[in-house]
Amino acid sequence: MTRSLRPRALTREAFAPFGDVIQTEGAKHFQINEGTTTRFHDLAEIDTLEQGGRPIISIFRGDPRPMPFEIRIMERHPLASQAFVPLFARPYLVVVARPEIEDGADITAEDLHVFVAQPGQGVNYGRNVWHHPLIALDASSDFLIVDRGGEGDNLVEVHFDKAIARIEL
Ligand SMILES: NC(=O)N[C@@H](O)C(=O)O
Ligand code: NI
Repeated sequence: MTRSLRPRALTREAFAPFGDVIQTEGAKHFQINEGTTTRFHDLAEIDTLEQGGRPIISIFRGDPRPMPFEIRIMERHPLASQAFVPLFARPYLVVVARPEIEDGADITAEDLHVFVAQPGQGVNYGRNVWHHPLIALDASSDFLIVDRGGEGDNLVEVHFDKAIARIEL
């Protein structure tokens, strides 16, 4: 029987072992532009320079995923972090597992941490953090992505023979 998991709220503290939450709430901030703008400063650790890499900005347009959602794939980026900032006002799901897990094939439902991100919350996966590829909900959704460009193999994917968990809202 595939284990069912329910997402929990995304907070900086809960997500800290996996990376950063990109949000204004609780962020260091100060006024600029003659007081007309508030700068929420230095929100995430962008790590892209390994093996001559460089930071790049892209947009991912994610198709909505059917719910309940089965976890059959996990992946990670051994050379860099990867940030997702939603360009829309809808929740989306974030599924992660600790980077200390060497072989993705060993990941079980007990290793998964499932979060629901609210509008205004982005995430930045730290290097080597296991995560499920983008899980948009309800409608096609655009995300601004900050990750690594350059040579080298920056994607490790693991495909499970059968779903290791089932996410229910
Ligand atoms: N492969 C790719 O560019 N996308 C994934 O890394 C993802 O996390 O969605
Ligand atoms: Ni990724």
